[in-house]
Amino acid sequence: MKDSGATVSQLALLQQKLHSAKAALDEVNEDRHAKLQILLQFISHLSLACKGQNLELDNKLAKLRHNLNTFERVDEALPELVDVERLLKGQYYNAMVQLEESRACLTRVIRQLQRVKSAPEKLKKEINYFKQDLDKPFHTLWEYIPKVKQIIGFYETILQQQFGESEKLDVQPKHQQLAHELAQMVSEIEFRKDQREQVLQIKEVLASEVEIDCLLDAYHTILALLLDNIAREKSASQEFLFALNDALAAVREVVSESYNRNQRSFLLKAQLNREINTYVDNVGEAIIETEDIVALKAQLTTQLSSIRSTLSRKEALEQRDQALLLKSMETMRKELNELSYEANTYKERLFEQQKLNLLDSLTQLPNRAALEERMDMEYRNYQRHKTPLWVAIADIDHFKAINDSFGHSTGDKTLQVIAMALKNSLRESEFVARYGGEEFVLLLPDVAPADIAQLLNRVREKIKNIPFKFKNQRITVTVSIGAAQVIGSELINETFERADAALYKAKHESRDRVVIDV
Ligand SMILES: Nc1nc2c(ncn2[C@@H]2O[C@H](COP(=O)(O)OP(=O)(O)OP(=O)(O)O)[C@@H](O)[C@H]2O)c(=O)[nH]1
Repeated sequence: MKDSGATVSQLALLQQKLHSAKAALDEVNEDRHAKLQILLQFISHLSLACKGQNLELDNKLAKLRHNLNTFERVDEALPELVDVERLLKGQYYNAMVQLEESRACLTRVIRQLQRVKSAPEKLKKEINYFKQDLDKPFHTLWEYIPKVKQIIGFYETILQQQFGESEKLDVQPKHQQLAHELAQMVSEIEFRKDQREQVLQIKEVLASEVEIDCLLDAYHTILALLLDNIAREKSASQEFLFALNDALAAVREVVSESYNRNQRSFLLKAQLNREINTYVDNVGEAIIETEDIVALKAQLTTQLSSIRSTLSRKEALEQRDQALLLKSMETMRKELNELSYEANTYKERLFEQQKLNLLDSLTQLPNRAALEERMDMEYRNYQRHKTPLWVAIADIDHFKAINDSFGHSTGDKTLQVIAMALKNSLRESEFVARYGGEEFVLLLPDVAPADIAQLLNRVREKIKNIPFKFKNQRITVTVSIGAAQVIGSELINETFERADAALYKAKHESRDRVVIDV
């Protein structure tokens, strides 16, 4: 009984010990788990921090993270941790080498920046300080990044300064002047119908405050259009030359064929002539030698029949020659007709082109080149007959205001209407050209000095009375006119200058008037 009581109490003690041991084991397990979790978290953060720097290190850390969940004890991870440590050490070494290289690179960049002479003085000083700072090595990436930011800042300041300067270039008057000259040139060139819309748009652009880019674009487009026209002209000339060449080759072939045939025919005819002569000789001999009249008759009949047959062969040959000659002539005539047609078309094209070259494309009035030709002609007439000759210059008043208020294309239409009115107010023998912009030149022969003012005032009034309506607004457009007569032996250019001075006077005497230089 006593034994069984002791056994029971021993069992209870053992149970208690077992219980304590189990509790201790649980505690150890928990501790292991907690440590593994801490290690796992540390590895995860390390992975994030090192991500992308070294592929081997990235893979190792990912594998370690995965394995840590399966390890019983932290020590099991030790070999892998040693591996990671080795890679980390290598990585640190690499990072230091890279940082040193980057520092050398920044030093090169800063030397370049020091060479920018236009940089502001304050910036130059900052760059010098920065360079001195760069002499000390970097220990971490965090020292390097702010330096890069600072260099970008220097670049930004320099770029902004240079950009500002280039913007100033856009508004320089010389570019505005170039735009104006280009617009003037474009007005004097004849473009094809399908190009005119594009040219009009370019003129609109050039008339406004043009920027360098737009100006360059305009030059580029105009050049491209001109080159296209030249290429077309060239290919038209080439086509004509090819046609000419083909026709000449055909004619040459016909001529040489005909020559060869002629040679052969000449030899054949000589042969036939020789035959005929032999027959005639035979007849002669027979007459002398043959006494018997019957035999003579028979011989003569034979010889005459031979002569007849040879003559008819000769006639056939001549007929064939004639037919072939006619055929050759016909072929040549056709070729020459075609050639003459081609030449006429080409001539017409050239003539049209020449005519176009003398016409102002906007107003369809003669242009400056045509004016010069006509001035020469009228001046020669003046020198020969000493009849009066006037030069008048008409300039639209405040035309810029029309462009500015209603747009360039309204300005263009106004120019067209006024050009037409000027043309219609002159006689057949008189001449008007668009001199450029809003200026027109009139050449008036055979007008007596007493009549000139009345004539020009009639023209001025006619333009003033044109009922212009822009944007529903009635607008009166006026012109000022200056005129001068060619006197004595002065050159017509001198007369032109006097007319121009008179126009200047008209403009200064409140415009809408005619001033005659006397
Ligand atoms: N629409 C259009 N405008 C043109 C053309 N050629 C020149 N111009 C413009 O004509 C205007 C001429 O201006 P200004 O020389 O100042 O003369 P204005 O405004 O007529 O003034 P005054 O002659 O002094 O009365 C400029 O604005 C030119 O751009 C053209 O072909 N079409």
